[in-house]
Amino acid sequence: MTSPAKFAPLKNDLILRAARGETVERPPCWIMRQAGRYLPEYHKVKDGRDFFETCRDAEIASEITLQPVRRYEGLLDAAIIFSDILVIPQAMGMKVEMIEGKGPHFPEPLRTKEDLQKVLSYEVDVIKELDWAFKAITLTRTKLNGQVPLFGFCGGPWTLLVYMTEGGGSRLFRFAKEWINKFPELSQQLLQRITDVAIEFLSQQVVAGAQILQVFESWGGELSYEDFKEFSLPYLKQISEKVPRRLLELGVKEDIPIIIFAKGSWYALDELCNAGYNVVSLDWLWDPREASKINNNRVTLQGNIDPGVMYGSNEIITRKVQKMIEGFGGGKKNYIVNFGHGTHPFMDTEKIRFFLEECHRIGSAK
Ligand SMILES: Cc1c2[nH]c(c1CCC(=O)O)Cc1[nH]c(c(CCC(=O)O)c1C)Cc1[nH]c(c(CCC(=O)O)c1C)Cc1[nH]c(c(C)c1CCC(=O)O)C2
Repeated sequence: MTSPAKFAPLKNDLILRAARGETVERPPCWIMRQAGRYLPEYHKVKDGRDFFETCRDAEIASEITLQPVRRYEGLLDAAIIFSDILVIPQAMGMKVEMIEGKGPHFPEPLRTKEDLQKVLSYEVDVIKELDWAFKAITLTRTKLNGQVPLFGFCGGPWTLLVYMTEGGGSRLFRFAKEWINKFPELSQQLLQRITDVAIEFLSQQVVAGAQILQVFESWGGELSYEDFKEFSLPYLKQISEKVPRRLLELGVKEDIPIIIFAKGSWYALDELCNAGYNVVSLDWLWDPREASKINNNRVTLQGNIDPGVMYGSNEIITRKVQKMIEGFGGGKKNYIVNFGHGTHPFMDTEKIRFFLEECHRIGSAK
């Protein structure tokens, strides 16, 4: 084990306190995909390079991670390491390309039992395969100099199974659905392997310098309630249970908050609030009041403005921020501001600034 690097003391721990359920002076703010294509400085640094190449270059990845924190200085309460959920399939021996303007592409998706056996027989050495990710985290945390906490993250097992079997984004989920319905046991084996890798990956991200974690189960809403309980929830629970244990083994003494974002899994909110996570992130389909009622202060909720509101007028942004924060009980307890999903490439950086300023203003009101 590498000894944990020494980092500057944290100056803003608002999000860590909110995630742990403490009462705070205002709700912490960050945005999924806060680094990326809506920022002109992202394109400048990326300079036409391959997406995964930029992730693997610690200097570039750390620079891109810091861009939104710098641009919105004092408005963002966390940074999230610039990487992707598909680095786990890569670590498991699969080839993944990012096609400009189209998205991820797996040239050899899992379609047969033999394909699956090949992946299952591949010995994954997380430290070795994802060494570049840990280096990027350590460098980013050093450069952040304690300004805000740094997020580590990974994809949810079901979401990664979708990409690994479909070979990219999907509308019908034909192959993923075929796997879980035709070969449920084999699908469970794959989900278990992904989960094992995810647990080690998240834990090692903390050793490298991550101070808070999020699991993105972005395709949760493609499963029926019954299937969610069979093919997603048990693995999400394993992650929340086993990461803290692994962290103790690795000598990490701090209590690291973990967030679950299971997009579209509205039917499972009650279960997700009991799944061992500190925070449950909500998409914009939720009425904050209804979600808060179901949660009943068990965990901190995160979200959930429709990202599309950023295309609106300032008056409408103000009104929707007001509704959101009020709906989550004023935002001083059990609440973190976020979008209901990520930023879009076409968004206006100044609208996002206005949104963040309004969250600060309205969230600080007595
Ligand atoms: C499903 C998913 C992926 N990746 C991710 C998810 C879960 C969140 C979600 O549901 O959106 C997570 C992710 N992807 C990226 C981050 C970086 C950190 C951040 O949030 O700022 C994070 C946390 C960078 C990225 N990941 C990707 C980009 C765009 C790459 C480019 O510059 O062309 C970025 C900045 C590419 C990517 N990566 C993925 C897709 C489907 C795509 C293509 C579609 C798209 O372009 O939005 C897989």
